[in-house]
Amino acid sequence: MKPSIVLYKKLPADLHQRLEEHFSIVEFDGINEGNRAKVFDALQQAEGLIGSGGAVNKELLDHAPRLRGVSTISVGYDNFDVDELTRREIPLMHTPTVLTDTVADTVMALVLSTARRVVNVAERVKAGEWTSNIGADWFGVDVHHKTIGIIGMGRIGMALAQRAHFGFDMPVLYNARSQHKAAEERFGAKKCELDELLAKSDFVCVLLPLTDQTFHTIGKEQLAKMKSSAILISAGRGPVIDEKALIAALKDGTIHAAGMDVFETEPLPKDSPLLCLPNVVALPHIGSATHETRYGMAACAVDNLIAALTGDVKENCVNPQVLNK
Ligand SMILES: NC(=O)C1=CN([C@@H]2O[C@H](COP(=O)(O)OP(=O)(O)OC[C@H]3O[C@@H](n4cnc5c(N)ncnc54)[C@H](OP(=O)(O)O)[C@@H]3O)[C@@H](O)[C@H]2O)C=CC1
Ligand SMILES: O=CC(=O)O
Repeated sequence: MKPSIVLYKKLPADLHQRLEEHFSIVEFDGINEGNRAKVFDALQQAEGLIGSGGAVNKELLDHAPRLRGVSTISVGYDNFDVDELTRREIPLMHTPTVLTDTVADTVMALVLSTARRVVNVAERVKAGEWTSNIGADWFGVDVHHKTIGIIGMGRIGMALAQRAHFGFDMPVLYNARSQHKAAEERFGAKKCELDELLAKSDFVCVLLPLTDQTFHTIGKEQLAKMKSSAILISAGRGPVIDEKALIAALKDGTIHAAGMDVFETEPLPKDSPLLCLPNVVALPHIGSATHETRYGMAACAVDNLIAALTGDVKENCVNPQVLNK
């Protein structure tokens, strides 16, 4: 008999079939209040779990006594209780690398669209405001040659530095826990303390994972250290930025603008003050959302689950200490 798995995200047909060759699938459209009881019921028999979004916590794991492998269709895994998975010796698999370039492209799009006011200006054209030669009230600011500060010089930070350095001739500053020699050698990046990066950067790009240590890394105090002409880009996880403090800073001119792909609450509530600010570009968490990359992530996650349940994990494991036990 094939092992049973719970799939909680729709997959392309060929990837679904690939999973079916190995496993008996019980499928759900996400895990939510409406289907939680049914998911918990299916988890009683499940040896594998694959999908994205929603909390995979102790309560859920308590309903999954036979679970041997979990695969998320994402690189971020802040919604998983990794300690609990590790305690149960269950490998958690994720999808790094396959999405790196696409997310870096999205960050660069936010840099350009905030600096050149692409969204704001395009809306004015659609509203019929382009009636004569444009004046300074349509102008933006340059991106090329400006200093970019990257907070979180991991895979995506490196890909962003590459674009900024080679594409736009931008000096690169970065902050991370460790030194990234490759970034220094290839992109002339300079490691600095957070305060120095905030004070010197024209674009501050936050690409940190969400952890207990990174929660509200950017708050009132940090925003006050930025240049009043600076633009903040948030594309790691929403709660890394104190959104209330950011809204105040955008309103009172502490900083110039913000480009955001991630928010403290997602989907962004309709009454969020961010939606009324002309100096904000807000995207619906589309960092990796291209057809090619979303397919690549799903394929990677399927391969990851097969590897975890057949004991053949070579890469992409968040808690490798549980392997070969
Ligand atoms: N908007 C979107 O759609 C997407 C968002 N993401 C988010 O981006 C995050 C980063 O992805 P990726 O680049 O692949 O991850 P990496 O693990 O490669 O990079 C993370 C970086 O953050 C740094 N970091 C972690 N904790 C701290 C800390 N406490 N203080 C300072 N620096 C810290 C790491 O530092 P060090 O190098 O020193 O370890 C590393 O440089 C993901 O975790 C996810 O949350 C990812 C994909 C899409
Ligand atoms: O936010 C997306 C991810 O892959 O993490």
